[in-house]
Order: sequence, then C-alpha cells, then structure tokens
Amino acid sequence: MITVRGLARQFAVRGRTVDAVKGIDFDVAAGELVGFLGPNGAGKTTTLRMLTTLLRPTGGTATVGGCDLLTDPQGVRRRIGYVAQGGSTWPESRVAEEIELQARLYGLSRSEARRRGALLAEQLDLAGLDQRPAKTLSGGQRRRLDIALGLVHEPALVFLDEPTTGLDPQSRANLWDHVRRMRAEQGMTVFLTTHYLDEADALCDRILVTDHGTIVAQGTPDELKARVAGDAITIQVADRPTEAAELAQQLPGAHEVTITDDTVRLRVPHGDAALPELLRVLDRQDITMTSVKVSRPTLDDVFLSLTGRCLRDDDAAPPALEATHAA
Ligand SMILES: Nc1ncnc2c1ncn2[C@@H]1O[C@H](COP(=O)(O)OP(=O)(O)OP(=O)(O)O)[C@@H](O)[C@H]1O
Repeated sequence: MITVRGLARQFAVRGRTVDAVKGIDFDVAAGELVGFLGPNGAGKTTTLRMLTTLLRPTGGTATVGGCDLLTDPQGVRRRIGYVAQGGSTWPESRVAEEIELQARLYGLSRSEARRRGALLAEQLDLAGLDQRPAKTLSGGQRRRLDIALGLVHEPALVFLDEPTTGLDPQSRANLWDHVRRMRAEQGMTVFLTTHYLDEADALCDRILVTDHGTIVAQGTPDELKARVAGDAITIQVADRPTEAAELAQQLPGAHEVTITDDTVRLRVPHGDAALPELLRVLDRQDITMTSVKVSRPTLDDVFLSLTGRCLRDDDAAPPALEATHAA
C-alpha cells in the first residue's frame, strides 16, 4: 500500500540546511496499522506531509495506494484520507454540516453525503452532536470529527498525524477503540504518527522507530521489545548505592548497571531468578534495600537502548556505572 525508497526532505533555514528526513526506506502492506514513532522533531510530520502530497520531497521516491507520489499526486490524493495534527474544522460550522460539506467536496451526491455523514457519526460516537457547532465540542469529540472528515470518502488508506495529542487518558483510550474498530470493520490501512509509546504498543501491528530523520528500528511491538536483552531490576538502597551497584554488576549476565541518587538499575537475563541472589549479597554486606522492582522490557527501553535517550522528553540516559566511576 505504501513503498518508500530513499525519501528525503531538506529545508533551508537562514542559510543553513536542515535535513528533516534523511533518505528513509519502508513498506506498509494493505490492511496494516503501522505506527511512526519518534520524539519531537524526529521528522514524522515532514514524512507524513510528503506521503500525502502536501510537501515535495527533495530526494527519493514513493508509491502511495499504488500511485507514484511525484508523477501522480492527484491519484494519491484520491486514494487517501489525511487527519492533520491541528484538525481542519471551522469553529462555527455544525458537525453534520461539516461532514456533509467534506463529502460533497469529494464529489458524493447530497443523499450519499448524508448517508455517509450519519454512518460516520454513529461509528465515531458523534450521533446526537450533529447540530452542535464544532467550537463547542470537547477535545476528544473534535478529534473524532477530524477523523470522520478524513474518512468521509471511504479511503483505503488513512494517515493520522498524532491523533491523540492533547487528549486526556480516557479520551485517548476511547479514540484507540474507534480506530481499532473501524480498521477491523472496513479493512483500512492506517499509518499514524505518535510520540506515545503506550499508543504504539496498544494500537499498532508494526512500529517504525524514527529519530533525527532516519528509521532506527522497525518490527512488531513484541519484536522490538525482544531486542532489549533481559529484564530490568530497580532497587533503592538506604546507603552505599555505588557498592550496591558493584555487587549487582557481579551477578551472572548483569549489564547496563546505572546509579541515580539512591537507585541502582541493571538488566539481567532472568530477573526473577537473579533477584534472590542479589538480595543475599546485599544482605551479606549489610546494605539495606528500601524498595525493589523487576520489570519486563518496554518500548521505552527499546528507544533508550537504540538512541541512548528517552522518547518523551529527550532526557539523557542516566550515567553508566563505568562513567560514574571515571568521574
Ligand atoms: N518548514 C520548515 N522549515 C524549516 N525546518 C522545518 C520545517 N518543517 C520542519 N522543519 C524541521 O525539520 C525537523 C523535523 O520536523 P517535523 O515537524 O517533521 O518533526 P516531528 O517528528 O513531526 O515533530 P513533532 O512530534 O514535534 O510534530 C525539525 O528539526 C524541524 O524544525
């Protein structure tokens, strides 16, 4: 459904060249729900704007819905739906009016536009709001209206740019349900950008992890998590964290041992099996532990291990044990 080869986009900013997207390659099969996951400024929106014909690439090629992006942009536009980050509703216009107008713009007859409007309103939980001006809708309702507008012409492929940014957790989960159900019922291909790991994990069949304009990894959420070797053990100690970290480092297979204040983190192949041994050695040295946690790898860990940074806030990783010693 989507084939991307060497796609690139540069911007000239005050005599400087910004490489927003640096020659990326990927494919999306029909019916897949694929997440494009990366931190702010990674190049997600630029990629989406290129794939939806709103921005001309400065390099590479792509086919979208079977049409060549560069030679047949009209064909691409006819086959896709695009829900932009900020949405596109007029604040004063009413919900039903807005959906029907969009349907008419795509060439549907008046009666067909009404039928599609009613169906989408029902599918996206907007029924009963049809006479409300868009400006009076809640954030979640407005996002669902944006999605209705993107789907009014029944595209086989829909692009969603950060569909749940700015929504509260309940509205986000509710929107995920809608996207899942519509995908299941209509067999649409969905390509969405997000910087929420839980969103990518909960929703996507496959994830492309992007950073600084390149794709740094791709796979199913489980495949990506399997790339992080081992479980994480996090312990807090009452005193002597450096000594505790040195003892932890000696456990079989222990790696990525870090210290932050009174907290020691490490990875081991099997957390549950390694924990009793760790407790024993700490106890032998009279180091008091105040809390302990064993966790399976998350997508957060995947991003951290791929890029050395946290996804959400661009934080630097905590210093490694060796670095702490060298300081
Ligand atoms: N029109 C533009 N002119 C100059 N630089 C731009 C332009 N659009 C994007 N950029 C730069 O390209 C890089 C990628 O931006 P982009 O908006 O694609 O990132 P993003 O991953 O979508 O971020 P966000 O999650 O914040 O939406 C950034 O460094 C950005 O400043």
